[in-house]
Amino acid sequence: MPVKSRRVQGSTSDPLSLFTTPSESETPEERELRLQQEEEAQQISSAIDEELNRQRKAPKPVKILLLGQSESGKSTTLKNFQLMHTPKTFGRERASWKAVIYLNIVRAFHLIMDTMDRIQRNDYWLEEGEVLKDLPRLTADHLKIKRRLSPLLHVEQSLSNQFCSLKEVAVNSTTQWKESFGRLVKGIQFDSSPGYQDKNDPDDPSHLLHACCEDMIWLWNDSIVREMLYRLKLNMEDHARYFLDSLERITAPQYLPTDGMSSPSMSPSWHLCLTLGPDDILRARLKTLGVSEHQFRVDTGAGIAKDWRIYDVGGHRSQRYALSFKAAGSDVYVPFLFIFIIAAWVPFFDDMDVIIFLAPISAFDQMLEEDPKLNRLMDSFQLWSALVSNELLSHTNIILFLNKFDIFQAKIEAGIPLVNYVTSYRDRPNTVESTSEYLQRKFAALMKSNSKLPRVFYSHFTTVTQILKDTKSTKYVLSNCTYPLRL
Ligand SMILES: Nc1nc2c(ncn2[C@@H]2O[C@H](COP(=O)(O)OP(=O)(O)OP(=O)(O)O)[C@@H](O)[C@H]2O)c(=O)[nH]1
Ligand SMILES: [Mg+2]
Repeated sequence: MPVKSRRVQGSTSDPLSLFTTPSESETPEERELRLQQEEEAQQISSAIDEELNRQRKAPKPVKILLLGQSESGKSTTLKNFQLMHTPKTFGRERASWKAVIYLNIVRAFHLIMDTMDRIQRNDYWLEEGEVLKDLPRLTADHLKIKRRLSPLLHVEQSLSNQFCSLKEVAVNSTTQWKESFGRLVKGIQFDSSPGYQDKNDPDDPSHLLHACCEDMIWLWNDSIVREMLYRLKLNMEDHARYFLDSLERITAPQYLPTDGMSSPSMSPSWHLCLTLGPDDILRARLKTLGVSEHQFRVDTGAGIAKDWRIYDVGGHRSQRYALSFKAAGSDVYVPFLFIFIIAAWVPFFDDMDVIIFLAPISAFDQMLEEDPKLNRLMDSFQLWSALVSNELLSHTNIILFLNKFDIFQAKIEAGIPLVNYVTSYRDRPNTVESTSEYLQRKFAALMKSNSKLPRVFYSHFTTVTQILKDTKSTKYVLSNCTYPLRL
């Protein structure tokens, strides 16, 4: 017989009491169940309160933003952070970079083959309209090999199609592209086992690259082709030169991209990956679309870990415009004056702790892809000036990376005169030391003259593709890039 519980009269003005007051006919079992449920609900509620309190008290994450023109090395810097702070995940995803590297290679050959076509048709003109004279002549062997390599263009198409419909291969997510390429290149797996080829799948581009290896090596090392590229100022440094110099290794059937940390002891078939060897992943080029956020838990010493959020932004002009539209809340094309573009970036990033601005100083003799009339170094000067002059960022720490120092050094040592591109350099000596210091001073002067408030100039010469070999400088800077916060 049910024991009647005493009904507690709820206030009619409190609608909640209608639901919380037990019914008069509640049985002891129902009562026990109710009390149990109430206790569980109470526990959940306390846990939520505790978590909210913990979050309120938890130290705020350190936010770091990477900025700079396209190909300045932002995503490569990010890869370095991943290598330092999440090496296991980075290692596991090595295989997925294989397709990107293949794409870098086939695109480089596409460029070489297009250039051969134009030489053959005699239609190569310099920017100023001057006809190039005495260009090297291609032989029947060149043409035969070029014909044999033409299937590479189809591979490029299918690799690009896997990504997106854009002509430019780009990413706006850290994982989606890896999965989409995984469907095409069978060697892509999300574990660290060595790459493999699916012998039964004729569409796997690994087969074609392997089959074309000898012809590719021949063409890339041919003196006439090299002269042609040199005369036409096609800087292969920016077109996968690193991979073209390692074609035999990269087109081998068991190839798996190296991350510079690979150890041969991990697997007997890792003989293709050298210990602290080539850093294929750091060299793989993938243009960034939009903005991506990456989280790291960083050990700051003495057992104290901090959360870092790193933001990687696409530096291509179209990406700078895209962000400025967003900032303006408009989808109508507005031809923002270049100098205001950075102002449009700012509302997204005014709460950053540190901004790392990358200026690829090696590009002093190159033009911007998006605007062939604008020198790339001048573009960096303009972006830098706009950044440091922005009032919303006047209290943000900005660190300047004078990046691609390895290429800069090679160019200066090869005798390319800085004064031809930076006329204010005048008759100073064209040595690596003098030219690099001059550029550093130039950036410092731009900061001084453009900043609304006095600010400290932090700057470093970096080669972000070589941090594993370059233990002293770039690696140290990246490990300590929050140092302005501690000063
Ligand atoms: N030799 C050399 N190559 C570098 C260096 N830094 C970056 N690179 C290479 O330059 C290319 C472009 O680097 P990314 O990091 O993709 O450039 P990004 O600034 O992210 O470019 P966007 O995504 O277009 O904005 C890649 O192939 C890198 O391997 C460097 O210090 N030295
Ligand atoms: Mg990028």
